[in-house]
Amino acid sequence: MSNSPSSDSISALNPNAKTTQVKLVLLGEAAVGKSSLVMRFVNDDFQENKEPTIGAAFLTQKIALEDKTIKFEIWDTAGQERFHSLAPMYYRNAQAAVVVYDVTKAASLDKAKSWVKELQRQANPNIVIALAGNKVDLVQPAGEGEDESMENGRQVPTEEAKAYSNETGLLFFETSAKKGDGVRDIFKEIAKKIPLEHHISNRSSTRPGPHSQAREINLMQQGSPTNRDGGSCNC
Ligand SMILES: Nc1nc2c(ncn2[C@@H]2O[C@H](COP(=O)(O)OP(=O)(O)OP(=O)(O)O)[C@@H](O)[C@H]2O)c(=O)[nH]1
Repeated sequence: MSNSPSSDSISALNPNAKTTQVKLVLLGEAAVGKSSLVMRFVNDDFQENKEPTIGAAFLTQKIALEDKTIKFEIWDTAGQERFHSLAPMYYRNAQAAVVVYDVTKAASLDKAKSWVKELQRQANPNIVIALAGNKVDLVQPAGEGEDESMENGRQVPTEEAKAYSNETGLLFFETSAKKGDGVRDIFKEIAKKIPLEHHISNRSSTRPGPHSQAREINLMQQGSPTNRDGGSCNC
């Protein structure tokens, strides 16, 4: 995967704005669309039938706000259960997390809730968490005058997930990585919530190496957190 930033983020960058590096982790059940959301945000691209992530992938992308530029250092984790125990390496020291579920799969919201609990127990206490209900493009809208329960394909009502997010202090979005709906909003709203005191433009990066803007970390084969080039992962 290449890592050319999407055009609006680059053209809007203010050279005088302070750059803040933010470590962000994506968590959620397998196949809910974590990698697809990242691919949409970083490359404005979508792939049908994407291969599952093995271990984790690392990508970066900048987003410009009026007064600051946020450089996201994104750890896209593998959702398969066999990788669960590796997650703390990725959410440790993370300033932000996007926990993803699939609006057409009720069980994926339960899994998302268990990730939120784990983050609230074990991650940085100031972590900004966003909940993203993905694959809204698969939902057929209800007919005129019908309520949301008549939507075809939806298993998680928007109001249920929104109420849970409000109770739990999460940002909430419904997204389609396929169409692009809501994807930039997640990162933009997270960027707004990152306090300025996190300004760390000269701080060493959390990424695994100088040329590693987009790479997959295969922990199963290496036995320890290393990247494909064999460099250490300081995640
Ligand atoms: N229709 C639709 N399909 C999607 C969307 N997002 C992802 N997909 C598809 O869902 C499948 C899984 O997507 P991934 O992005 O690999 O999911 P993941 O959560 O990263 O999966 P793991 O790597 O196994 O954890 C792929 O076939 C994607 O093309 C979406 O918004 N809409």
